[in-house]
Amino acid sequence: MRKAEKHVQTHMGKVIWFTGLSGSGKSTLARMVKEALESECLSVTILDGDSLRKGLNRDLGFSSADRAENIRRAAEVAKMLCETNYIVLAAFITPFRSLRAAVRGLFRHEEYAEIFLDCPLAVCESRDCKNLYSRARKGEIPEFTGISSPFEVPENPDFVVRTGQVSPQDALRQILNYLPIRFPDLKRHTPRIPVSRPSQPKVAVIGLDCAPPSMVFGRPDLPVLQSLVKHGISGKMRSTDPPITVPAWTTMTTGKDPGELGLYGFRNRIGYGYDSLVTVNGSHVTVPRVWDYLEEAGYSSILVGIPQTYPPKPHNGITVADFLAPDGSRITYPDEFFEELDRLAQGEYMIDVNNFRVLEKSALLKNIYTMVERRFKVVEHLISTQPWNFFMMVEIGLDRLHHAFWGYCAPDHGDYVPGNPYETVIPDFYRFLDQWIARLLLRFDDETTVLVVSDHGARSAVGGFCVNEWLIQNGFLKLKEYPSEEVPLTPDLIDWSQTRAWSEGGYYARVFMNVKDREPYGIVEPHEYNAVRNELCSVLQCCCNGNGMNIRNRVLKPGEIYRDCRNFPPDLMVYFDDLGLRSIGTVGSNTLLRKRNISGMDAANHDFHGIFIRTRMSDLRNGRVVDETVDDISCLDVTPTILGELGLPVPDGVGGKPIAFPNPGTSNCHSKKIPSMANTNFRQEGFTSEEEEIVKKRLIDLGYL
Ligand SMILES: Nc1ncnc2c1ncn2[C@@H]1O[C@H](COP(=O)(O)OS(=O)(=O)O)[C@@H](OP(=O)(O)O)[C@H]1O
Ligand SMILES: Nc1ncnc2c1ncn2[C@@H]1O[C@H](COP(=O)(O)OP(=O)(O)O)[C@@H](O)[C@H]1O
Repeated sequence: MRKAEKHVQTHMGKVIWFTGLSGSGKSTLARMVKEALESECLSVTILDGDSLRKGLNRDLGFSSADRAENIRRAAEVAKMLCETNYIVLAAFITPFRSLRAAVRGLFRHEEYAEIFLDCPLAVCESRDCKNLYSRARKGEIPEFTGISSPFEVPENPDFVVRTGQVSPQDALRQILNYLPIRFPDLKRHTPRIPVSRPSQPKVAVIGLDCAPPSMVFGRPDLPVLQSLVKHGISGKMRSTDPPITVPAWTTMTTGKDPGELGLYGFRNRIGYGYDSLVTVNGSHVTVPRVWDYLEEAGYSSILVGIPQTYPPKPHNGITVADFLAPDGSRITYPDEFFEELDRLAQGEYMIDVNNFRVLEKSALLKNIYTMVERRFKVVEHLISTQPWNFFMMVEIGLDRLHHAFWGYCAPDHGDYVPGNPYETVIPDFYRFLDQWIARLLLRFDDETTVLVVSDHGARSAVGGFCVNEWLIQNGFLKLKEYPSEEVPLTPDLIDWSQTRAWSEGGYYARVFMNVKDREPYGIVEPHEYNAVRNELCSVLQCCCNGNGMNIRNRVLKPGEIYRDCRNFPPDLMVYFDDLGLRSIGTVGSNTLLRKRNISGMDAANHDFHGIFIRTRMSDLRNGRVVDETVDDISCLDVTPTILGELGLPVPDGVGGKPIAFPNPGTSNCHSKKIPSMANTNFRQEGFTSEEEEIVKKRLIDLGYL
């Protein structure tokens, strides 16, 4: 038995390859990691470019060929040491992708990790520990990496540490937290650095997608949420225009309105073509998120299920991305954490409920519970075992539940039948969430401020208004041929030479005008644009529903409600019956008012207000009653509130205000630099066309489109 155990344990060889500019911290961190692992009795050795070049590789210089030979020899030595069970910490600039690929190719996946020490050249140069950069600038050292020889940024490192932004101790902590995730057999051997200094403030945001104030406030059967209200400040929170998931959560996590973000819906126009709507993902958010500001200040984050975090980006912490990811995609950062998800969830981790419209109701309900429970289990594990200053989760299950079951539970809905078997599923589900929130609170220390927020509310929807039918009837939209059955409006159906406007459906309408020199076959002359738009606006505000009655609608011009209008805003946005009616984009039904559309319609529409609760754990634990209601909270206020609670200033350009009453002055403001767009390194990489179809189908299924 002892022998067998010994055999299993002896297979510990690993190669951890640090790549980065001279001065990025390779040698420093290799030394620190070595010391930490040796304290756990592991055999660790360092191979460092600087020292190998004094011995084994002293015949080599810095031409591309010499660097390749240098790395080849180093990697072969690393391999031999790895085979004899050493943990090898290799510190080489390794400036070319081809070199890194060759090294990786020598090892098995389970024994090799490449760690990129991402440090801006300017920072390395300012450190200039060995006085090499200044000499290289003077031309005294030829082919110097970063100055006169390239450093190709690693495209797929296993892990990234921003060593220009964090201290060596924090960088070490990140690496020691990462190693057991990447190499599970190191788990028992990796020392833990204390998670955070005891005096460090923390913020935990629990996001409940679609929770309306009426379902949360004043409900004695939700004791945990009520105690957060009693010991904190709260109020209804105005959502974004439009009040839907994508812009609302992104506004909350950036302090920018949808116009400034250039994100107007789940599917966003990326040009003025007729078929230019793409499903947005995290790469379309091109401004810093609140955790980017926090990372700049040295804080770490755990992010779970937050809309627009797919594809997950490297950061100081852990991400489990949101439901807007193609099925089966790897949704975590670090990538290896994906392997852990199902185990921690105690079942398959679900980003969303599939077959929303197809599943029989009790099966759907069961799926929603399973999904939410699994997510909370992962969250519970992460917040208890990982370091964090900022934790945020968004639970989408509540939104799904509302859309599927609202008509069974809301007495004001036309479909409601008293005593039906699903009558209490929504309030029951809030009690289930309340209990989970209690479990999370147990894990927060007294330095933590808890926010419970929702992106929008929910209300009964009695049906939908066929916006494109209305545009046809009122002479704005002309089809080549009127379809014989109800079909989605696609560009090929439209006679563009006689069309002035068309619309997208969903929870609200986005109306686009066909403008000359803007759209491919535009006919509205630019000088007529305002007149036509005003005409459309005024007739849409109060339009006949086809049954001889007028409905009052809210019609918005993007330029009047946003601080900026980036990218391609719709020309108008319309809330039919102030969101009492959804917007149906299909054509062919020959009616204006519909109870159902072709995807079968849900009984709930979104509403303008979600919830905001902010409670300090110390107040909750000490029983200090705060119980303040604030009236004018908006989604924009969430980012400033988080920054304020963590003692950071609100960067220029971030809207909203910290919701901090009654202790606005208690936070300890450091003066921290705000990250520029340059170092957030955003690349827009939307979904592939295949992924786009998968995600689009899911959105149609869920009623967003
Ligand atoms: N021309 C030029 N370019 C880059 N680096 C130079 C050069 N000349 C000398 N040095 C010193 O050599 C160290 C880098 O050696 P490496 O073996 O890591 O380089 S490489 O991976 O082969 O590119 C590097 O050490 P680190 O600062 O630890 O990276 C420098 O101190
Ligand atoms: N987060 C960090 N990680 C590693 N080193 C850092 C960090 N922040 C500052 N430093 C400093 O940067 C320098 C890095 O030098 P060194 O480890 O020799 O880099 P390299 O081996 O990449 O040339 C050291 O003086 C170290 O104290």
